Amino acid sequence: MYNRVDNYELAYSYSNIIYEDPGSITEKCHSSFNRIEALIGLNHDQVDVEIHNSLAVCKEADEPLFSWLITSLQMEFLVKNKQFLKAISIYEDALEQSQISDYVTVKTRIYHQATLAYIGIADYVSAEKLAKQIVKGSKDVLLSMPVQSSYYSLYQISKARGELKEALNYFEAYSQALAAYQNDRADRLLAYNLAVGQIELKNQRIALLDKDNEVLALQRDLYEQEARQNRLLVLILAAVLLLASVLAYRGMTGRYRFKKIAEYDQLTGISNRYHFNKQARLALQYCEQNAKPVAVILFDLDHFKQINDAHGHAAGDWALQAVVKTCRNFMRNNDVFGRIGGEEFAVLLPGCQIDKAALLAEICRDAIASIDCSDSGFDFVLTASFGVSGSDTSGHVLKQLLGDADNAMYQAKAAGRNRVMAFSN
Ligand SMILES: Nc1nc2c(ncn2[C@@H]2O[C@H](COP(=O)(O)OP(=O)(O)OP(=O)(O)O)[C@@H](O)[C@H]2O)c(=O)[nH]1
Repeated sequence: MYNRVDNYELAYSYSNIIYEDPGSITEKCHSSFNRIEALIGLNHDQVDVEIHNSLAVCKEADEPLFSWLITSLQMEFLVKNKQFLKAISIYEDALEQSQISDYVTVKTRIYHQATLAYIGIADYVSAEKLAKQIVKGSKDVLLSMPVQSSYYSLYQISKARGELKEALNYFEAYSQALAAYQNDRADRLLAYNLAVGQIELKNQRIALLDKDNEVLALQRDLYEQEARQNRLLVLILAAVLLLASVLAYRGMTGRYRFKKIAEYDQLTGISNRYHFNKQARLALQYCEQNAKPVAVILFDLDHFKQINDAHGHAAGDWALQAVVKTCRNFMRNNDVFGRIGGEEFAVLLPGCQIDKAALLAEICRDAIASIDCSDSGFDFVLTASFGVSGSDTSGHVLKQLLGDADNAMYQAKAAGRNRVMAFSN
């Protein structure tokens, strides 16, 4: 097709692809015809070698039609290069092959080139004979190149002989054949250009689709980037939230720890003097407002200094912890228990009369005296002296209640320790 519209470069490039990598030897032979035609069109300097190779290929493929077609191209190449005798020699060889009559197109092509070769050597008789055969045998193929070329050859021959009337007739026939040939060629060119235009349109559509795809890919990249950024943002927010929670937690636990240190005795875990006073005042206020009795127990370990001195400070600490642990067992939830001195403890009992408080003190005293101190690693006995006061005699004032309980405890110490004394007026 590309050869028909003189686009020899494209014709060569496509036919060469098949020629170099054919599916079969037959395919190689067929492609070689178009390839040679393109090479002649391109004035390639190795055409004769290529023709020789292609003829060998078609012979091997047993393709006589294509062998003859290539032979006609070989003649065309020779005539083009004014090697008329060589072209005539090929024609004469061809005549000897009876097979050639089977292929009208091939025969016309070969006769046509032979006509041109004869004109080239001014053998008008032979040229005329052949040209007339072409014209006669190709009445219905006015369009073909050999036909219009043959009419032109006949015109030239008649003119050279001075047969002007005949020359005019041939020229008219030539003009007619040429017009038909050119119309056909114009149709082919139009079809070709239409095809090229359609291909161009398709390519433009493909390019547009490619552009669309590019835009879509860009959009996708953008969405992905956005998604990545959102994920990052969520991660950062989560991290900030986590950090804030950790800081808040640490702040809370810090405050709680600080509060605990400030309000509780680190050794025994019960309220320190400051917190005991605060809690006790609140409880007293409640009891006074609700006309409820209240009692206070104050107790102090006996000869505690001796324990420290004899067994060391660690043994003394153990004893303090053991006493608190033991006494705690006998206290209610709303009793206020605190360590108000080194080895001195106080309990405020809301809603409790002094006699019941004295009873509880007795229970604690007995329990302290029963502590097995060997767990400390030393052998000693713990006792404590208790003083008890009540709101009936001391009122709902903490200072008074503690003072009166202290007096009673002093009496217990004075009376020989390890005992309970209740304050009375
Ligand atoms: N191991 C220890 N000892 C303490 C602590 N706080 C105070 N002490 C000791 O408690 C002892 C109190 O001694 P004293 O006031 O003489 O009283 P005591 O030896 O118990 O004698 P009486 O009260 O008269 O029976 C001192 O030796 C203090 O060092 C403490 O937290 N741990």
